[in-house]
Amino acid sequence: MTTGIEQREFQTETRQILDLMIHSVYSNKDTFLRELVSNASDALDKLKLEAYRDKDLEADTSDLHIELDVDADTRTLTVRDNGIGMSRDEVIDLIGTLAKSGTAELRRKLREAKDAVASEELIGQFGIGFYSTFMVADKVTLLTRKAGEKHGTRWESSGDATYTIETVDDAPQGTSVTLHLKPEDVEDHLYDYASERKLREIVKRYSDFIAYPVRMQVERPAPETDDTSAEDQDAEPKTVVETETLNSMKALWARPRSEVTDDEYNEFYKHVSHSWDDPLEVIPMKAEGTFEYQALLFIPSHAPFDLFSREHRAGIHLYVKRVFIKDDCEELMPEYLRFVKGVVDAQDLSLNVSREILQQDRQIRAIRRRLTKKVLTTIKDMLSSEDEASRDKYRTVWSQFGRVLKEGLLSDFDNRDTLLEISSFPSTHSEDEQTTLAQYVERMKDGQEQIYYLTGESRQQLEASPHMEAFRARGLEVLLLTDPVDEMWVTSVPEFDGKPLQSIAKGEVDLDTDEEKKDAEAKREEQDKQFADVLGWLTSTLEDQVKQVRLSTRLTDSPACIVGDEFGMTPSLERMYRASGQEVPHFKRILELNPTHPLVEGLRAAHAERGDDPALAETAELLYGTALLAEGGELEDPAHFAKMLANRLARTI
Ligand SMILES: Nc1ncnc2c1ncn2[C@@H]1O[C@H](COP(=O)(O)OP(=O)(O)OP(=O)(O)O)[C@@H](O)[C@H]1O
Repeated sequence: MTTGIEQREFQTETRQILDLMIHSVYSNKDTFLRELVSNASDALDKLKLEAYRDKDLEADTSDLHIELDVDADTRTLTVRDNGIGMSRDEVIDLIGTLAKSGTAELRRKLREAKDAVASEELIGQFGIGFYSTFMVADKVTLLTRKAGEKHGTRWESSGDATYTIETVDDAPQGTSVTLHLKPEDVEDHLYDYASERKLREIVKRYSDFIAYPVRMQVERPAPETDDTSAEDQDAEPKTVVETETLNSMKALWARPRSEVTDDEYNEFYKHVSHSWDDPLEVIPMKAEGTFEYQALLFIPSHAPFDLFSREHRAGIHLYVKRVFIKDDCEELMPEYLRFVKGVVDAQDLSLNVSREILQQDRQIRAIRRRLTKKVLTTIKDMLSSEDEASRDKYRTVWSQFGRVLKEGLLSDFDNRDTLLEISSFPSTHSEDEQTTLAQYVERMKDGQEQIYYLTGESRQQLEASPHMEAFRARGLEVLLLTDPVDEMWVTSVPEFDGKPLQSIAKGEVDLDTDEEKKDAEAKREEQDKQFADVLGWLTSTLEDQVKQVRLSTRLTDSPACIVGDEFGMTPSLERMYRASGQEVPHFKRILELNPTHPLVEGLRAAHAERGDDPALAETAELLYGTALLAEGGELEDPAHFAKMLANRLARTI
């Protein structure tokens, strides 16, 4: 059966990416073959597993392999596998659509990228897979038949706006991708991909570890025979065609580190992670004893675009005794290490593990614990290294993955101490360099018992906050926590190195030394008496907004600020909960006044003189509103506030 050829359009985003590939920002065009071989290898893994699980599946798995086929006359290169294949719908979904999350983001960044190198880096982070064929081919034909299905699918495109698709009945099981090669152009790094030598070199470089043979028909001089008649001597030297396997097929994780080159690790990383750039760190592991396994983990150099999207998938592939079992194995790595890529090859698991078994298996849990610890100590070693290059690596890890790692402070109690040790935060100590908690503690002033922090939306907003005033005046360092996740973990981590973490926007602040306290106490008592009336009146006037109005010790310049209860929620945490659809009650906070500020002193005097003047209630509201604005908060009724303020200003002119 062959249905008519249907022409379809690529979706806009796919078209733009294709356009990019064709006008090729990426100089290393050889990598198209790595992508095709990698896809073929995945397809063979899938078929092997499927055939093992479904004994009725009609598929021959006796000689799983990948084949490169060159036709020098038509200048085509075909990469063929006898793997799982794709159904017609899968071809449309997987090949006709660039369904990756982050595509729009990638396009935006590409538009902003200043030069080819910057674009190349972006493409490198994103990975384009199948589409990279259009770097070297002006037409690509894909013929595929899914294992167990009768009909195949033929897909073809020249990389412009459209592709064609038809159902065919003579496709062998598996997938073949035929590239109609562009003419060679060495200046543009476009080599002769119909050349046997070139193909052998690329496979060796990028795909040596692939677990299935990558075969190619090669021509060799025929072995000499005795039959050397005069006629034969004038003829062309005889050649024979032989099948050669181009790759060694050695599992990289099973080889000792000393025997593997950096390049081999890098290429393997690109295969398992579908990345185009090199990893930041390679972590080989081997465990013997009760639970035997080998693992090869990688920390990437860049956070993927979809790290915070729901669609982001775990990056660990599970093998059992060299047999591929499953990719994206989330049971092997905690969610906060979802950026780590690699493979785990366990010795004693059943090949037939189901999801339920994986979740409950003692061995999987033990492996996960060991992998987690190993990744964290690797990061810790980078941080504490004497070597500047290693510390730079730590900075990269933290800048790319710090936000995710901090999620672990909430979920991984066992490793919380290590996580706290490897965390860095912006602080008032330096504009450019972040600080670890250990460095903070080392700089703590004599008599300082707590680690001070303030949470909010931006550094600028936090630095301008009135809560900072007394701390700045006394030269006390404050951590400036601006990631949304910071709001969450600070409430569940009580201390570091015996020093409690204390929000400077919560509870009472007592920064005085014993000496200062004596003076302050007397003064304070006096002020409390003086302000008692006005504070009582303000508390009832503003009862809808705050639960108390009191005098402050944390203000030097501003008239007022709003502080939370020791255990209350901050307004931004409240907002975060509401944004995620959760019902949370509104927590009233406390308004603190600076008794030395002229506005506060004036209000006290005015209230003593004419307590029933309605203008005073308006002043109270304005005072509360400005305190809210100063900390970067949102007014409940901005229009009403603006009107009150405008009326006041009008009277001062
Ligand atoms: N030879 C093949 N056999 C079976 N399915 C394939 C084959 N090649 C590609 N596919 C399917 O098409 C999908 C898309 O392939 P593509 O190379 O564009 O992206 P990818 O491999 O998923 O990721 P990346 O772009 O990061 O390499 C694959 O995930 C796979 O499901």
